[in-house]
Amino acid sequence: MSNTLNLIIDFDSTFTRVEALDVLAEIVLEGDSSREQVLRRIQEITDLGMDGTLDFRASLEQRLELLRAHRDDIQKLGEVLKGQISRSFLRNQEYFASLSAATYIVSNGFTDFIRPVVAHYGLDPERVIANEFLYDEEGYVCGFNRDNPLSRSGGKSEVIKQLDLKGDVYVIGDGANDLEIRKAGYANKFYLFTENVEREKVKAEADHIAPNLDEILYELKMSRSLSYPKNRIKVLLLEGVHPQAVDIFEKEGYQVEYLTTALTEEELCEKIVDVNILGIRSKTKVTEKVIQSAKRLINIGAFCIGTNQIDLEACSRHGVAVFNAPYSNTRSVVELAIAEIIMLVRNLPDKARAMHNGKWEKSATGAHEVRGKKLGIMGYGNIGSQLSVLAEAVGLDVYYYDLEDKLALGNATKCETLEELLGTVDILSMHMDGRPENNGIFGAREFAMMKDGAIFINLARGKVVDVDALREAILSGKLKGCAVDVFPKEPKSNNEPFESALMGLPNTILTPHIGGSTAEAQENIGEFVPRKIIQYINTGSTTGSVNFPNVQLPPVQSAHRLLHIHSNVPNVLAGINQILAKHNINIVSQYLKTNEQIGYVITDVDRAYDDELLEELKLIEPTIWFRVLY
Ligand SMILES: NC(=O)C1=CN([C@@H]2O[C@H](COP(=O)(O)OP(=O)(O)OC[C@H]3O[C@@H](n4cnc5c(N)ncnc54)[C@H](O)[C@@H]3O)[C@@H](O)[C@H]2O)C=CC1
Ligand SMILES: O=C(O)C(=O)COP(=O)(O)O
Repeated sequence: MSNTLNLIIDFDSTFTRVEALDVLAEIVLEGDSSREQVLRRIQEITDLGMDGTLDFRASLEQRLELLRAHRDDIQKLGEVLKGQISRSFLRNQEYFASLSAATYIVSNGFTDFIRPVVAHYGLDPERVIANEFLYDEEGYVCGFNRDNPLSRSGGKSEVIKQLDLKGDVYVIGDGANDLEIRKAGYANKFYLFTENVEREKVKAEADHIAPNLDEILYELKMSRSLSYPKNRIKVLLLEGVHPQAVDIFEKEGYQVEYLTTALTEEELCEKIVDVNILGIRSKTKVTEKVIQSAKRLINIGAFCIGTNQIDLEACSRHGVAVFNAPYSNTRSVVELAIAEIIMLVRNLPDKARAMHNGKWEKSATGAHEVRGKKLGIMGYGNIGSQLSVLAEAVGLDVYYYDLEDKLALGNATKCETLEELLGTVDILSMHMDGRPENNGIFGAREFAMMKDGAIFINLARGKVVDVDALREAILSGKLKGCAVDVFPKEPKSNNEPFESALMGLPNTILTPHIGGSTAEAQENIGEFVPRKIIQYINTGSTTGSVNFPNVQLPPVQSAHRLLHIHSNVPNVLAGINQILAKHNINIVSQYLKTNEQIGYVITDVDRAYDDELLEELKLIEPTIWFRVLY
C-alpha cells in the first residue's frame, strides 16, 4: 500500500448499515404512542438531506427538534451501532483496522456515538471528524456546535480542505455530501457505497459504484484479503436447483444466474467462460471441453449424489474442486423403491390403468404380500444399505451384492457373487453408482440369471441397464414387472418429449428421474452444497470434495493463508518452503494432503510478505492453482 493514500469514510449507511439518528429516534421514542409517525417523518427528513434536496443544517435541526434525547440514549445508541457495522467492513476488519493511520471517518453525525463504534472496530477514534452535541444541565441534547463546519451543507469539503492531506484521497460514502468532496476537488475519486442503500440521484455522478468494501480494496489494489471480491464471484445454477441455494450465495455477496434447464455441451462452453461456481444436477454433462472453456472456475457443485456426469479428472487437472450432496436425497430414493416394490408385487400399474379405462379387475391372481419375499440389492452403499433397513421393517428378506466388502445391516445376507444374488431373489433393486465401468453392466445375460417372474427396479443410472434386454425380459414374461426412474437418454427439461423402448409395457412403472425429487431432499441439498462451496472459498477446507484431497482447516488467526494446488509429484512442499525461507517468512502452520492426481498444500504464514514471493510460489513447476486467502 502506498504511504500517501488517504481514505475518507462516511459513517451512517456506509461504515454502519443504518442511519444513526433513525436508530436514536427508535430508542428515544420507545413506548411513545406517536412513535411510528415521528419515525416516518425523521426518515423522510434524513432521505431529503442525503440526496441533497434539503439543506443539511435544516435537516439536522428538524430531526433533533422531533427528539428529546438524553445522554444515556446517546450511549445506548453507541452500543446498538456496534452491532450494526456493515458486513463487508466486518469481513475485512483485521486488514482494514491495520489501515488506521490512512483512514478518517468524516461524518455529519456526532462524535458522541461514532467514536465508541469506531474504537470497538479497531480504528483510531481520534481520527473521527464529526459534529458535537450540546447538552443541558439535565443531560438532554439541546443543540449542536454550530461552529463545526460539518453542521452545514458543504461542511465535509471544508473539513477535508483544512486537513490538507498529502497524496491521494479516496472518499467512500453513500450520500450527496460525500460526492461533494470530490466535486469540490479535494478527492481523487468518490466510491458510492451501495451495500446498505442506493441513492439514485448520487449514482449518476459517482466515479465508481461499489457494492461493498471488498470491491473498493480490490479496485485500489489494497486487498490482501480474498483473492477476489465477493461481488465479482459469478455463480451459474442450472437444472432448477432449490432456490435456497440462490439465497445462500446471494447473502454471501455473489452474483447468481439461475436456469431451470440443463445446457448442452456447446451452450455450456459458451456460458461458463467467466463463471466461478457452477451448480448442476444429474443431467448437465461437464466434459473436459467445458472445463477448458472455463477460465475462472473454482468449484462445481453437484446438487445431487451422482457425479458421473462430471469429468472429475479434468476438474482436478484444472484445480476445480467438486462437491456433491452425498446423503441429502438418500431417504427419498429408498421410500420410492419401497413403494414400487409393493406396487409391482400387487400388479398395481396394470390394475390402475384398467380402472382409468373403465375396467373393474378385482382378483387376487398374481398379487402378493411383500412379507417374506427375497429382495436383492445390487450396490450396498448409502442408498442400498438404507433400503436394506427399511425393507426388513416391512418383512422383506434382504440379500445384497457389492463390489466392496460391506457390512451387512440387520439380518441382511451378503452374496459373494452377482450370480448368487440373481439366482436367489424375487425382487432386484439397482443402487450402484454411475462409474463408466458400470455402463451396460446389466443385460440379457443377467436377466436370464434371474428367477422367473422376478421384479426389477432401476433407480440408479439409465446407462447401467440394456433397455432392449429389459423390454425383452418383460415381454417374454421372464420378469413380472419393472420400475425404471433413470434412462440412458433423458430430456434436458420438462419441455422436451420423452421416448423409451419401455413405454407401454405391462406392469411397468416409468418415472421421470424423480427418485431424489422431494421437497425435503431438494431443500437439504440446496443448503448443503452452497455451504460446502462457501467454506472452501472462505477457508480452503475441502471436506466432502469428491476430487480434492479432503482437508478440514482451523480458522486462521493473525496469519495469511496460502493455498497451493499442484500435480502430485515429489518435492513440491520442499520447493514452497525454500521460497518462504528465502523471504524470511515464518510458517505458522502447514498442511499437505495428496490423492492420486493432485497435492494440496495450505500454509499459514505471519503477516509480512510481498508480491515477489507470491509470483515465485506461482512459478513452482507443477503448480495448477495458487490462491491467497487472507
Ligand atoms: N434416481 C434418482 O433420483 C437418484 C439416483 N441416485 C443414484 O444412486 C447411486 C447410488 O447412490 P449412493 O448409494 O448414495 O452411492 P454410494 O456410492 O454410497 O453407493 C454405491 C455402491 O455401489 C457399489 N457398486 C458400484 N458398482 C457396483 C457394481 N458393478 N456391482 C455392485 N456394487 C457396485 C459401490 O461399491 C458402492 O457401495 C448414485 O450414484 C446415483 O447414480 C442417487 C440419488 C437419486
Ligand atoms: O442424486 C442423484 O444422483 C440423482 O440422480 C438425482 O438427480 P437429480 O438431482 O434429480 O437430477
